[in-house]
Amino acid sequence: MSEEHGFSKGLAGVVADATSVSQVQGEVGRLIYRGISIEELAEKSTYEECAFFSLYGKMPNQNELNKFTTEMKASRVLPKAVEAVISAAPRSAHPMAILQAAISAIGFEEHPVNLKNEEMNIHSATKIISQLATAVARISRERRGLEPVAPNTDLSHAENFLYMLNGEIPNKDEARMFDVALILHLDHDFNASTFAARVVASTEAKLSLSISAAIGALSGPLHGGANEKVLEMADSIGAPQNAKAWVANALATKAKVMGFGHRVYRTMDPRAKVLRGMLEKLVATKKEKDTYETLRIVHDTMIEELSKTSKDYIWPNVDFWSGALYRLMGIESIDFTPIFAVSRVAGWSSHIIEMWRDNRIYRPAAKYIGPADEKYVDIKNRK
Ligand SMILES: CC(=O)SCCNC(=O)CCNC(=O)[C@H](O)C(C)(C)COP(=O)(O)OP(=O)(O)OC[C@H]1O[C@@H](n2cnc3c(N)ncnc32)[C@H](O)[C@@H]1OP(=O)(O)O
Ligand SMILES: O=C([O-])CC(=O)C(=O)O
Repeated sequence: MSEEHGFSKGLAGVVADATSVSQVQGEVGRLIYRGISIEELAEKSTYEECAFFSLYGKMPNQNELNKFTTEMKASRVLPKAVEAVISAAPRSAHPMAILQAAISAIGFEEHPVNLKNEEMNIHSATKIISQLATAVARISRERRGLEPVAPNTDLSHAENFLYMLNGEIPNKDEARMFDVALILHLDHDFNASTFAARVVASTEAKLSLSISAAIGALSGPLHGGANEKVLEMADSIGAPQNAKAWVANALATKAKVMGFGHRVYRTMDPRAKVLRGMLEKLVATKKEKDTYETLRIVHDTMIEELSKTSKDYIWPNVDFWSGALYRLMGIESIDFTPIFAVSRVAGWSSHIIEMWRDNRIYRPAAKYIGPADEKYVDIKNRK
């Protein structure tokens, strides 16, 4: 259909704009944020430093980082209207739906967009990055029938998020792993949620409303929602000894295996490697090993079986291991995709700010394939 009509379904391979925020090198399995590999950032950096780097386009010096961190900390408390939106949501609602509403509610008081005032837009973004984490923790606690935990300004972004989620100051090792997971999810060039954010922001809509659109896009199981689905899959497999047969059946019935496949990567997603490394370290310290073992067998069997077919380009993506890591930190699977948003909000914001320097509304063309000259038939004469 798409080839015959001369367009690219799903915009595959279409270059929609230029960016210097990040680059996905799909053939070699490499991801860079403004030129630096994610492996190096995961080893040496922090989420706050990467968020600054992404927003401002330069690595902060110590003074700049202190200022940015102070601003993030000072912004953590949610506006009352956002708290009210969260509290009004039914407990049965998916947290991504609540989060989308909550971030839209930040727009109640957000100043109108001024494309020329980049400094002001970066401050708005910093506030949203900070508040989105508070919103995710609060949504989770309200769902679990727990009192919200007020932010703690002695803690880093990652530590404070885990503290607001669990009500306990996290241990240093787990907090660092979580910080690295946030770094790894921060940006990924023109993925679907970033593209959604860009489309909305290209109309000069407010930052909060553009980010709200991105949250909607991220929620889907083909995108960020896959991390929750991977754990559903592991749970439905039941035990490691069932995993091999489960994969054989999935491949035979052409079922989609969540956490596998990617539009751009033609080899292992580099983030999956780093996440797996951290997960293995954490598993070694825990009694519960079944989820990891089940996923390990799914992973190895998929790669082995696909390598014998023409679909040898299907590899694990970032969503394959992240949930197993979060589960071992005591986090419920329904909160995994909101946690993806806790990180990616810095990428969404950076793309919008970069795009606004030279904005043009996104408005692609459509290939019309309907009839050209139909006549209106009165309702009583219709079959
Ligand atoms: C953060 C992220 O968004 S990472 C991606 C998270 N999403 C997932 O893990 C969900 C599972 N994966 C998928 O659905 C897809 O691989 C996507 C959405 C990520 C990419 O989609 P596309 O680039 O459109 O790939 P497309 O769907 O064309 O796949 C090509 C072929 O590989 C198959 N394929 C792709 N992914 C998988 C998978 N996970 N399991 C089994 N087969 C797969 C497709 O069925 C298709 O086969 P066909 O040619 O016989 O129809
Ligand atoms: O790039 C994509 O299509 C999806 C992805 O991995 C991401 O957004 O992190």
